[in-house]
Amino acid sequence: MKMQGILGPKPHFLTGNILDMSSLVSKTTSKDMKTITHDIVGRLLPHFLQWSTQYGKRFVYWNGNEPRLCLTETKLIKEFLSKYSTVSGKSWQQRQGSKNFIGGGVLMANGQDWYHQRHIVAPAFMGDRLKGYAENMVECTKEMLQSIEKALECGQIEVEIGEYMTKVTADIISRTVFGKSYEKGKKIFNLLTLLQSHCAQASRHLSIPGSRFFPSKYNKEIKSLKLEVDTLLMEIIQSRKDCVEIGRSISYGNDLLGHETSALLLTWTIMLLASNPIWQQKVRAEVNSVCNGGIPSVDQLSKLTILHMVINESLRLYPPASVLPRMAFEDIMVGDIYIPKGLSIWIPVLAIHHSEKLWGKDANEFNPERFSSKSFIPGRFLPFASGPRNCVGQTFALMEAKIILAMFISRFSFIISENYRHAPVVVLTIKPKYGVQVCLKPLEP
Ligand code: HEM
Repeated sequence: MKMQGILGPKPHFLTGNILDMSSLVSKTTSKDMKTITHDIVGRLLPHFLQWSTQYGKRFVYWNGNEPRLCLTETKLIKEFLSKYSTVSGKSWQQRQGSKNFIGGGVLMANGQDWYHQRHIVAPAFMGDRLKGYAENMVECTKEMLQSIEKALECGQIEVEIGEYMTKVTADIISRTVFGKSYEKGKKIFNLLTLLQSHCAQASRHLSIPGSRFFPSKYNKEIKSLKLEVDTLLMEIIQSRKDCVEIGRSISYGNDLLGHETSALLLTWTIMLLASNPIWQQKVRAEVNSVCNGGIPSVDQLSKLTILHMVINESLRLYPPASVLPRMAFEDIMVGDIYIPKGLSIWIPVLAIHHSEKLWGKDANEFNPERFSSKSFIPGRFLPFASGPRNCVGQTFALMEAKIILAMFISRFSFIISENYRHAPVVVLTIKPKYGVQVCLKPLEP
């Protein structure tokens, strides 16, 4: 890489640049942000800012013993993601760090195994099968709205909306995937959420060879939680033999991450609308005019264009997946860069979404209007990645977000609470550290 003029920070023995990154991130995230500003790259990816200033738009750093090339050029990103989906994929470190709660499903598979699984999973997210999920989405949203109404009737005026969004998206995915075994599905999600936080703690030491075999507190708890999840899953699979193949491929972990990213999209969007009353009103007016009574039919969803613009702007400012790492398994050429086998490409989605060069001077502001024009620069908007290995649940997630937000906004008006502390953090995905507190007022039906 040096011979190609690509430099980077000096790595340390075994840990590479991990300690530099974690000390920078713990400094920038130690305090809340003073106001609700969306200028969050310096907070969440301070190492990116420091190294790109020092070494330029292309640089190499070491994530433990894994070298990673940071790529921000949209043309090269597009080329890499569209051309090399079968000769690049998830590295050993990524697979190891998430295997306990993601399993060996399509999200972490590579090569032919990925190709095979993707073809099994994809039809579940297409055409009539996809449309068929709308009913579940509406039913689960109704229940969620009722439980908020109950809380308000009991005198509460403020709720932490993230909790409700996490629950409704878990309910939807449990009903969609597990059907009649939905209660067991919900139990699985609760266990997986616990597993995820344990794995995040344990994977901090992954760069140290052999660490996964230490009989640490986390490793022991991970083992017993995993056993519990596997037992529940086997019970469901046994009772639905026809789903064995799909069950194996989708793998429980993909659904967990899918529901978490969906919940975050909804939570951040409500935070943005709660602090931008004009856009909240615009969306409400659109929902009222398109869907009588506030429950959208599948055919009406494509007419909710203002809502779609708001969702896109939320995904741009707070993309749940803040970075995309992919390892090259063969020597490849991306544009003018020779990428040797074993090098990972690291795409800092968050930084690309906030780049003034790509989005203009108001890149850090909430302005859904920018999505009104269809002229898109490929590679600059990547909330669902792109190319053959993009998010297979994208249409599902957008349909779900539109249904939930349309029903929510026509039932309540809301403002951000004084108790909300703006403190985005990255724990695998971009989360509000203390949740999002909003004050709600029921609207006349
Ligand atoms: C707003 C919600 C969502 C966002 C922002 C999102 C984002 C992403 C991103 C960025 C990737 C690529 C990850 C990578 O390659 O490193 C991905 C992959 C994937 N997503 Fe989503 N996702 C969302 C919802 C969902 C849902 C609801 C499901 C399923 C129910 C889902 C299932 C998957 C699967 C299976 C993959 C792996 C695809 C493959 O490797 O071929 N996602 N998602």
